Amino acid sequence: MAREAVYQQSDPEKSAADGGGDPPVDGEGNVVASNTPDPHDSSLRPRRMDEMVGQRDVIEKLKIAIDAAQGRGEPLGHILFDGPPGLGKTTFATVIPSEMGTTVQMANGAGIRAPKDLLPYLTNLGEGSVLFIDEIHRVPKPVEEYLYTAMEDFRIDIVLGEGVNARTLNYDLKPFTLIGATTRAGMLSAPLRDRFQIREHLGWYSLEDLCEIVQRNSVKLNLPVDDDSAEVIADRSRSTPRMANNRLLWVRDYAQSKAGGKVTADICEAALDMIGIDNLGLDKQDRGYLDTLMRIFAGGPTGLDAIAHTMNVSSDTLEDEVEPFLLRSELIVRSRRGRMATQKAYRHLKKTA
Ligand SMILES: Nc1ncnc2c1ncn2[C@@H]1O[C@H](COP(=O)(O)OP(=O)(O)OP(=O)(O)O)[C@@H](O)[C@H]1O
Ligand SMILES: [Mg+2]
Repeated sequence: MAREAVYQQSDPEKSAADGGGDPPVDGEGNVVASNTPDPHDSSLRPRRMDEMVGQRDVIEKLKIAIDAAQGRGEPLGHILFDGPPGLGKTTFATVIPSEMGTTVQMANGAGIRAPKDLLPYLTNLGEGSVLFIDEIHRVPKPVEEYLYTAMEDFRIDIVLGEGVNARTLNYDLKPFTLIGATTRAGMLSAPLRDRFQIREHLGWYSLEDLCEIVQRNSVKLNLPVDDDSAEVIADRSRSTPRMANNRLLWVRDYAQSKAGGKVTADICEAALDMIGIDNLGLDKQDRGYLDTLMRIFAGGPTGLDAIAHTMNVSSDTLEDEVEPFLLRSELIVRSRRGRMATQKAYRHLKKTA
């Protein structure tokens, strides 16, 4: 049976603040945790592949790859996960080493500013162990070049000195698996992308899968939740497990303080209404956007900047945080002439065009 993975995590922000210093290392040279993960997140995060819900095709392919690698006694091929936030990239990166019975070091692309920040991770690698680099698109080009030979030949070439005195030191690494995660696959350079043997895109979760996640997590939280309640939470979670977990945790607080700990569909609705989450999963800012577009700009088409100025928020916030879900929910459309509200948006806000 596979052992639990040993989690070794460094704090990317701290490393960055330190000028990208070395990750903290314990007496045996293992990179150790320097930040405390969110207790709720870690208690709800699946620890084994079988505990994961949805993403069945991805799980099936990974199981085959893990099985084959273990059969050959080789490390698993490098894996790249891409997809929007909260869909399970980090979760996959922690359950895979568990399944393989190996250790994992966690790094963040934002914390690796120079090759010297990457070296401790590479030299700490054990045979067949996993290096997880989150936000791998943020790794700068000079560091990326070290990854090429590390990934392909399990070797790094360090140049010492300068000019005519320069010498190259070849350092052999233990065969390992790199798992990369990114929300911006398009920002990865082709040479890096092509060095991942397995590439998986994580897509949105179905309502059924989200209900199952809510049900399973309610058991972990010791909070009985019936099917109708799970459906209300799933409905308002934007097809994203992380949101389903956050909504569930809020419902638990609300039920504890207002209903003696009992959860019903009505309690879930009241709890989520209270924090401004409606039945499509829109929050106050999303509805504010639609209201501005419909009321001030007669439903559009209008430019993003005009909406942003009127709402007094930055256009980046709207473009990155608000519009993707409104577009996905078919509440707005983007055309060359600007943003427009759809009939569905008018019906949802009970307004007439
Ligand atoms: N397939 C799944 N089954 C059950 N729970 C899941 C699944 N995927 C994700 N989760 C839950 O959602 C939470 C967020 O997932 P995770 O941290 O893996 O997302 P991510 O893709 O790494 O997001 P980010 O891009 O923001 O880093 C996890 O803590 C876990 O509890
Ligand atoms: Mg993550």
